[in-house]
Amino acid sequence: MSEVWSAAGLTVQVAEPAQEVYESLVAQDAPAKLAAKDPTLWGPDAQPEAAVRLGWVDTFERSRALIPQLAELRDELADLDHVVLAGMGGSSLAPEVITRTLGKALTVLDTTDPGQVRAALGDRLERTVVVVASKSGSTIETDSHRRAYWQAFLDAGLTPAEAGRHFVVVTDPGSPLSAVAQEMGAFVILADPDVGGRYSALTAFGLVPSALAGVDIAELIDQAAEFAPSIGQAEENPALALGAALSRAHYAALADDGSGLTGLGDWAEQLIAESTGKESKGLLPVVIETPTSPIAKTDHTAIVTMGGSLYAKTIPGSGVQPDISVNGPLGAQFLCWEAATAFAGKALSINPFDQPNVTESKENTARILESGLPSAEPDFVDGAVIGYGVGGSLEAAIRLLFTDQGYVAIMAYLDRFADAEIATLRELVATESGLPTTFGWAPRFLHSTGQFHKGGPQVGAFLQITGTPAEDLAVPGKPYTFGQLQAAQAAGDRLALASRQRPLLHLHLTDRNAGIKQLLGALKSS
Ligand SMILES: O=P(O)(O)OC[C@H]1O[C@H](O)[C@H](O)[C@@H](O)[C@@H]1O
Repeated sequence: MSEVWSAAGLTVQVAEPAQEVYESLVAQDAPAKLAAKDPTLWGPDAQPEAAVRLGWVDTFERSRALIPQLAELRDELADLDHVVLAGMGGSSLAPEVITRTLGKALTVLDTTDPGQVRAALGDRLERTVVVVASKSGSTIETDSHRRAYWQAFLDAGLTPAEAGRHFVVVTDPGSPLSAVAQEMGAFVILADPDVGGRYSALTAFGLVPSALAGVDIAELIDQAAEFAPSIGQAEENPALALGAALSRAHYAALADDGSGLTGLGDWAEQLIAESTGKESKGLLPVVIETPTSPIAKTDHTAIVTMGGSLYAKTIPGSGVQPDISVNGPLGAQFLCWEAATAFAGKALSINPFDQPNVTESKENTARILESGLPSAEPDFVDGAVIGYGVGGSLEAAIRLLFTDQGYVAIMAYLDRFADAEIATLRELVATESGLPTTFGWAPRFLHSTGQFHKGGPQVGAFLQITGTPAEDLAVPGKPYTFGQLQAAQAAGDRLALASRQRPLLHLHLTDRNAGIKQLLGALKSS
């Protein structure tokens, strides 16, 4: 018998409710403590971080001040109607879902692929405003994008003063980026420092790029404000029911139910994977396009639909029976998932506000950029595919991924648009292995499931795909190119994963088109 929890037009339905977890969280006063932003809720180890990370509980109220400011900025920049957002993870995933859901155009740049960056730089430059968004102000990808755009504007004949007008910087007060932004003459909007990246949907990080793209942000804020009182309640608390149910799952297939909240799964993926995937615990989100995808049919996977039209275990005739459904307006969805994740963190006894293993790959990357790529002998060369660390042939290498338990993660350091076909590999791998299978474009996934891979339960099998770019691109003012940065990120993450002794297959495509076809062909015939 499923149960339903509703507040402010948002409904959570759970087919098999986690009643005992819900009751235990209520007994520990978790809803009231969360609503009161009490940092002791997650225990003494988490307390120092929680003390500066709970602003999201009511940040949307402070965000109202942005409404007139952003309307003014939009008028001032009316001639710049191509909005590019340079930001990683929590600094870009929310605006991506907001603008896609509300039908506004936003170019999100969260890649180091030279071809993809080059294509963005070549698109309507004279009409482009670049939102450079970084909480820490030190993220290497975002800094590289800022440099590339700055140089592109100068190369197009703009003076530095003219170029500065094409940048809007969103960052925390006092970050290195805030100082650089002053020098550039960019518009600077300081964000709420008491909110972590993945909880920042309703702060300046989510709202500035969305408003510049034409979204009515007041509506989102109202939706969150209306939902907010429910997170502190012991009864009729949708976020608590969702958090309790999530804390019991090992894998959650997050499916867009087709009702129009496009991309919410990618946003929730980062929130859940980075917040729970640590200390060998956590829940791996597997983002799928539709609830009927074969990828959702693997064992131990809870099917979670998000949107507004599907209800758990009650869909006549569609063949889809979600275990959990979350239906409601986007502003309320953001707050509900954030609170649910914080409750799940409590139930799992982890700190939902840190990401202890993300830095590992980043530090490896920084070292490799200084000292060069570690040399490795290929195990095989087969047409356009070079295989490393995997034995005799492409077919044998692929079989390595089919373990008898756990999950498979495919990580593509390629161009999300030009090399899009590689994503079809996931369905083949999931069908062949019967395992929950994720697909992540790099470096985007490093800021999301990347934490889970290294910090969560060590049961993953990893397929890393890299490819020689057709043409590289310099990172202005740095001794490396985008291609070298991309390769260093791949190598850095490989080192971090290899130390976990899990199956790790690295395939490098010397010709991307030919290599993708070959790889798909090998899987189809395996
Ligand atoms: O906003 P930034 O400081 O640039 O951070 C962007 C991303 O970087 C890191 O990878 C964190 O793990 C993410 O949680 C964060 O969203």
